[in-house]
Amino acid sequence: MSTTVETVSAAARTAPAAVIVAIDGPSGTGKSSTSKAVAAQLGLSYLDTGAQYRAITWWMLNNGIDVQNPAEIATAAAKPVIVSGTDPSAPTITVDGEDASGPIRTQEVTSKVSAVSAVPEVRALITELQRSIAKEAERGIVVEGRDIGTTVLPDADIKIFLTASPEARAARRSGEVKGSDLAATREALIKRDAADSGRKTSPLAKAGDAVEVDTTDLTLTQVIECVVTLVGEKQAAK
Ligand SMILES: Nc1ncnc2c1ncn2[C@@H]1O[C@H](COP(=O)(O)OP(=O)(O)OP(=O)(O)O)[C@@H](O)[C@H]1O
Ligand SMILES: Nc1ccn([C@H]2C[C@H](O)[C@@H](COP(=O)(O)O)O2)c(=O)n1
Repeated sequence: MSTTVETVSAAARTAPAAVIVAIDGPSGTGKSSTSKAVAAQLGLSYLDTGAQYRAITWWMLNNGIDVQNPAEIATAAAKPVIVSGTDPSAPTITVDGEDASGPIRTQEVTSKVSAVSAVPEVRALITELQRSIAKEAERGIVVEGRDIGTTVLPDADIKIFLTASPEARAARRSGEVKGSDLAATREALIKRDAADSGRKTSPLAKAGDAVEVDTTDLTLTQVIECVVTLVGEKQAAK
């Protein structure tokens, strides 16, 4: 009995304390790429909250819900079962047991997700889901989105707000799709940011205690190193 207690106490002394990292910012600033890499390097879980809002949007579109009608969206919001896998090397998302990782990235979902995610009933349900996932992450978690530092996890150990110029973000996004129109991509990003920043319920915003990192002239490797260093400093101080 005493051996077990001593072993547990020793493990508690040597294991780093669980750390909660919130990474927010507009579209294309590098949140997903950075969060996944930071989580993998530090042995933490990873949650892409944008994927959850995309998943519920995809379900609404598949189930004949008028996504311009907030009341219809609110009534249906609790119906889909969304499950997120939090391994940073292989994140997953399912809706009612079906793999949704591909379909949630279509242009149709991208153009409708801001309207669906602005509905307060949707945000309440998804926020609750996000908090429960973060609570279950034994070693800690990197959670990325738009309102993580302000609303979902206001007590996160460290909050990062990534930014980049619209030109840099559009160039990054265009680089992913062969033959895409840079100007149209830039306009679409700006439009989505405006909708996400302008909604009433937990808009895209920098938390007062977040560290802002402008990634315009940084490589992805430099951004990852910067965030790993910031998290390491917090862990050491815990
Ligand atoms: N610092 C950087 N320099 C160059 N390219 C980058 C940088 N950061 C990310 N990228 C690239 O930009 C693209 C968008 O990055 P990512 O998906 O991580 O952004 P995001 O902020 O999560 O966007 P969204 O909110 O739209 O999902 C990816 O192709 C990624 O490889
Ligand atoms: N915490 C979050 C995360 C995402 N959203 C909404 C707004 C975004 O335009 C959309 C898709 O996110 P992405 O996959 O581009 O990161 O989801 C939000 O409202 N709150």
